[in-house]
Amino acid sequence: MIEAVNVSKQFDKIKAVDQITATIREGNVFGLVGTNGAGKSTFLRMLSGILKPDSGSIKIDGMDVYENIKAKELFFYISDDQYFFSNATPKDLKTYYQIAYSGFDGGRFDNLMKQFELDQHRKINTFSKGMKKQVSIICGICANTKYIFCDETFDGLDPVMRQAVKSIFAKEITERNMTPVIASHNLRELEDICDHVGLLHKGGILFSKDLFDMKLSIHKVQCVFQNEVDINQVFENIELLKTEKRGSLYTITARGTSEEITKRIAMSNPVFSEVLPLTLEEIFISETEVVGYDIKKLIL
Ligand SMILES: Nc1ncnc2c1ncn2[C@@H]1O[C@H](COP(=O)(O)OP(=O)(O)OP(=O)(O)O)[C@@H](O)[C@H]1O
Repeated sequence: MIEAVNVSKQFDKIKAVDQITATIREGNVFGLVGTNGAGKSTFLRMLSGILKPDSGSIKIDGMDVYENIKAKELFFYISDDQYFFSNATPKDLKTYYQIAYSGFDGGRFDNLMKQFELDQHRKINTFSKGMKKQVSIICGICANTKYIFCDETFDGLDPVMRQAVKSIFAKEITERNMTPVIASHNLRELEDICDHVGLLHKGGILFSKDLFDMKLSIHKVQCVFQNEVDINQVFENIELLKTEKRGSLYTITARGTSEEITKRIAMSNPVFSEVLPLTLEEIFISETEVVGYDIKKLIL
């Protein structure tokens, strides 16, 4: 488990990360979403022990991470800016990581390089941006670490490659409980892979929830009633996040399970009613509107 408690980091007058508290559980995929400059990379660099927090603590499996080799053996960090030793080939990287990570799987590395059609003997600085990302991802997978930290890792991959990488991640998560922390400025990118998403804004966490719980506990309802109704009475004891009425059709975003909402509407004998799940994007719009933010201006 990774535990960050009240972590802050400031660069001169800029508060890059401001009092972040987050728990990342094993086997979960933790997504960190936010605008440019929200503090995602700074947070990941502190998780990786590259930067020391000004205050607060970060513990990986109970160990402080900064300047702690034992803790650093537990994760692989794929940075947003790709850095490779000059003139290095993927084969050189393999040799390097085999020394750094005792569990590095050289055979798997060879197979994945073949599968991704990357030449192990070519200099990495002659690869395209997307190819460099692929090399880093393959190294990260083959390092066989418990955690993998990905900073905008899916950016720069074409859609086919993105899907291929996502399915490799899914396999690692099911087969060996790998725990990825993925930073992205694109919520849609995270929707089909993350279990938990934290929304970062100006260095702070605005919102952090399990997607499964979120999807179960918030719904969109469309309904029509024969006569005029008091909609607050119809949905008594159910929190309504948004209510719209066009003609006789109500479109409502409500907090509650599908069963709770359906039961409440049925009591008012609707002419028509339908309870639908929300997309992650819609959930984020509703939840951030409640706390006074227009997320469409932030990340969509
Ligand atoms: N080394 C540094 N020196 C000075 N300021 C920095 C440094 N690193 C980050 N910052 C500042 O901290 C803030 C957060 O930056 P960070 O790179 O963490 O954001 P981000 O959410 O990863 O953004 P992006 O999506 O653009 O990568 C920004 O205002 C940035 O200018």
